[in-house]
Amino acid sequence: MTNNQPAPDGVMRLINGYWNTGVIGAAATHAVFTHLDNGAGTAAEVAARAQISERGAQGLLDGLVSVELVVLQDGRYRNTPEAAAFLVEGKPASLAGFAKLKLQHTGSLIDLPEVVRIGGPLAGGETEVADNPHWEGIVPAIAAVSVPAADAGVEALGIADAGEISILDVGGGSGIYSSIWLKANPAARAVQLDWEPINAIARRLVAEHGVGDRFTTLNGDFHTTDFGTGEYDIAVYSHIAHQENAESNIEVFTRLRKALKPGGALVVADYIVDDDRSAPAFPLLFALEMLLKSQEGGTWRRSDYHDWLTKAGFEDVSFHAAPPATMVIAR
Ligand SMILES: C[S@@+](CC[C@H](N)C(=O)[O-])C[C@H]1O[C@@H](n2cnc3c(N)ncnc32)[C@H](O)[C@@H]1O
Repeated sequence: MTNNQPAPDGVMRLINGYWNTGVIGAAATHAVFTHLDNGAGTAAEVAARAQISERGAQGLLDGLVSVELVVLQDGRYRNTPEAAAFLVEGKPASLAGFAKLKLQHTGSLIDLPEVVRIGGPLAGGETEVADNPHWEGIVPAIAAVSVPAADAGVEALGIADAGEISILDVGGGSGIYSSIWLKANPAARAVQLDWEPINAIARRLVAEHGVGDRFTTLNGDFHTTDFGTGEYDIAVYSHIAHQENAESNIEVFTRLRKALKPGGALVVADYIVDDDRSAPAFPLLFALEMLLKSQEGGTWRRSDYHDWLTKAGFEDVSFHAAPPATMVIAR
């Protein structure tokens, strides 16, 4: 082999990428990051606290060192700053639940070659079913993924100083936007439209943030529920547009514009790709998740959002980074 020939290491690492999901999901399932955060530092100590085998604990710790989420120093293991910030349980931005959820999803990848061939989900694999129980597991686990966008919204919309505003969150899921925004502004009120079992979860989670008295819910399908006219200062449509097609997004944006007071803002957060579909990395991969799970969903381009929001009557459309998502504010 000459020096100009590529080495197989990178491709090998990618082919074995499912082990990243495996080791992180298994470690999160046994709260390994939390035990390390609380002072466990050896395989024996992690095994005792997590009530797992010492051989298993050693395997997880080796794997976590390999994926660079744990470091070994002077014979003791500890979380990297990244793992401490995002994988320890109980922190608002903790992705531990998301890691467990993603491990459960790996089995469905076996269908991907056939899904790609036929251009959509296998029978029964789609999520566009009214009141799909699929959401009950997903919604609490993905709440942390929306924290950066909700935090960015506080700043971008000046929520803390906005006074007695009213907020509508369509498909609000865990109610994470309401939790963060009602905390930031004690005079604000929020309404969430979602399926009844999801709203029950949201009411519990929002109450845990101490702002449940200003949070109400509407049960129903957002395709058919009237959003009202001129009622809200802010409307939110977060991680929904990727499950809908162009016509549906334009139709919902049009009704949301009507529901806003003059000067009100629509916030759309989603995995958005560049116009030439060359980046960013995660939204490009997420398009395959939509192929696997939805009939017509996808990751849409910035220009799609701009076009749809303009067709819906919005005049000022701006894009804001909220990794791993992008937040669009339309007025
Ligand atoms: C991916 S989650 C997003 C949750 C939340 N907006 C966030 O960003 O964290 C999608 C949410 O939309 C809700 N949903 C999906 N289709 C719906 C529909 N047709 N009517 C009402 N809610 C719907 C689901 O129940 C779920 O709570």
